[in-house]
Amino acid sequence: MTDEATAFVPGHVTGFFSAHPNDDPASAGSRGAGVTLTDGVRVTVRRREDGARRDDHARRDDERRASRVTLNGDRVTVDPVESVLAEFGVRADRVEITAETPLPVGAGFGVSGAVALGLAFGVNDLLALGRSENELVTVAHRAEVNAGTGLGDVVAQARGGLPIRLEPGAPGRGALDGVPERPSVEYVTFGELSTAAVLSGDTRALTAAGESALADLREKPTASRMVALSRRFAREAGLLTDRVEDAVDDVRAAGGDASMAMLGETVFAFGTGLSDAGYDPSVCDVHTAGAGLVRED
Ligand SMILES: Nc1ncnc2c1ncn2[C@@H]1O[C@H](COP(=O)(O)OP(=O)(O)O)[C@@H](O)[C@H]1O
Ligand SMILES: CC(C)(COP(=O)(O)O)[C@@H](O)C(=O)O
Repeated sequence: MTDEATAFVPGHVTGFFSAHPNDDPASAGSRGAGVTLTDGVRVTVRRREDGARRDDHARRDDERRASRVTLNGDRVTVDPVESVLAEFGVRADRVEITAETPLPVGAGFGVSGAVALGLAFGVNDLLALGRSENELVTVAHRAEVNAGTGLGDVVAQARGGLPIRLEPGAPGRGALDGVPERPSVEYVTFGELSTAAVLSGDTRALTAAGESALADLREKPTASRMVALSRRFAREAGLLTDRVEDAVDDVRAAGGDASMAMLGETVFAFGTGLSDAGYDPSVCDVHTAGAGLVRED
């Protein structure tokens, strides 16, 4: 048995979406479209042999159960982590979870979904749990939905490419398609937006705008149309902030197109849209494959 396992999960920017709550978190989710990125999250899971010994010292319960997650070296709480571990029956103090990413957190890149999915792959490998990929994706999806941190990121990150979420939910319930293109991607982040706050509010206008964008994308599933429909969605859903709107206008004035990452104060463009408009964006590619284990040679 190995002592650690590492998985890579691509970042996922949602361009537009509709929210589909359900009492069963495996059936809850979103429809919509987005972009998976070669910028993603590398999640390493290690055994913590001191977990059992800490029991003997009668540590306080909350301290004993707390899972250790570090994100780029900082100790953090990532909401779905506890429930991923609980679904596998793994005591939180038995593993140490290390996540590394160039992506900003809370800015619409699906970092919480990535940590949940990378953790599921990592724990399954480390502890030889024998689950299938669909089962791992389902565990991470349920955890993300229950935490309120996302609806469609996990299934999109498991697929890769430019995912179109046709039906909401985990594998076997949801349905995915994709835009068969591979543009380069630029993005600029101005700040965070709380996914949980938006999802727990009135999502009716947002969902109507998302359904209409999806119908239009299905008629002509191209990357440029996805960006244009995302831009229309952001405006109709009332989610554009001033800074995002200004940057999108700048990109359009320079002859390109861009839209807002859901849900963050982030602008994304295909090709060189943001740099042509004078911004200094992060640059990456579409990640053509889905999440998976990383072999350490
Ligand atoms: N500095 C931070 N800012 C925002 N969220 C953070 C931070 N550190 C850890 N987190 C956790 O990361 C997750 C971010 O999830 P979410 O808001 O869905 O954003 P993202 O778009 O990155 O998925 C939450 O579970 C939150 O608890
Ligand atoms: C847009 C969102 C609901 C949240 O995305 P994030 O803020 O990146 O967690 C996503 O999960 C989706 O269903 O499309």
